[in-house]
Amino acid sequence: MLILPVGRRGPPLLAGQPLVAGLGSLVILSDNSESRVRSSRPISDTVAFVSNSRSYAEFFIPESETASAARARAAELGCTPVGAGAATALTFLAAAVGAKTAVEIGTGAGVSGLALFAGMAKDGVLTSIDVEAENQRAAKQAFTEAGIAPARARLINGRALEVLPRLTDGAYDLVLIDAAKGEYAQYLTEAVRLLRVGGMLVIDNALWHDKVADPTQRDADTVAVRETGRAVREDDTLVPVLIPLGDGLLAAVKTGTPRSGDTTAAKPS
Ligand SMILES: C[S@@+](CC[C@H](N)C(=O)[O-])C[C@H]1O[C@@H](n2cnc3c(N)ncnc32)[C@H](O)[C@@H]1O
Repeated sequence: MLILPVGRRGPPLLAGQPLVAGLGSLVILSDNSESRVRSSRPISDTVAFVSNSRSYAEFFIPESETASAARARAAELGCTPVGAGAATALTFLAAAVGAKTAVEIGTGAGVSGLALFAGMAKDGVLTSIDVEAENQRAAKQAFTEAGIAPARARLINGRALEVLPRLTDGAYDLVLIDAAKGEYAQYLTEAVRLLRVGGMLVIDNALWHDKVADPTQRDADTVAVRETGRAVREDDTLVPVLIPLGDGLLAAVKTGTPRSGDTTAAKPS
């Protein structure tokens, strides 16, 4: 993630550098080519005004040097990792469910994998899928640098929708979705199948470049992410929360049975 204080010109600051005081800060939600700030596009397409509190929350837990190095490799490879705040949340969620088994759809260069390992059980195994072998090589390097035993990272190279059906029902404590946005609905179906009751579903880019919240944004990826969020919200066997860190992290616990009690707040008309 890159940060530009309002009105600043010149090269972007690195994540975690101090921000210039003012009305707010501009946070670039990702650094891929699609969302990079370009003078020809309205700035609201690619960045969001956020309060000082949101910046503070984003970098509340400092990132490790290993994660920063993985983030730099991700930038070289052109794949966008989870933001620093989302990585912190991933560690928290993995620890909260005592994850011993996790599936990651979209390995990238290993930033999210490092965050998951940091919260998982010491002998936990991460099964991570990516169609790009080069990205997975970078992830493997990151895991090695973090001292993670090779047997704990099961990296599967392939298309997610071809690999996921081969994984066992109800065998996983946590599933992270972070690959092709247009396939999010199908990933959701697979993720719910893979999770044990009490397991944690996590979907990155749930706010997708500040566009999900804007109903006038109707491009295919935005619609796919918005519809996936709606499906999670309306599934009464899931207990969801939308965490506004990074590009938005939608988390949900799989209860397995329809919830009882006052669930109206979770079901807007
Ligand atoms: C946003 S990046 C993942 C970043 C990673 N989760 C992290 O935070 O470090 C998305 C990744 O999904 C992979 N990908 C895209 N489409 C895919 C597909 N259909 N099947 C498997 N992987 C895919 C890309 O190669 C890329 O590495």
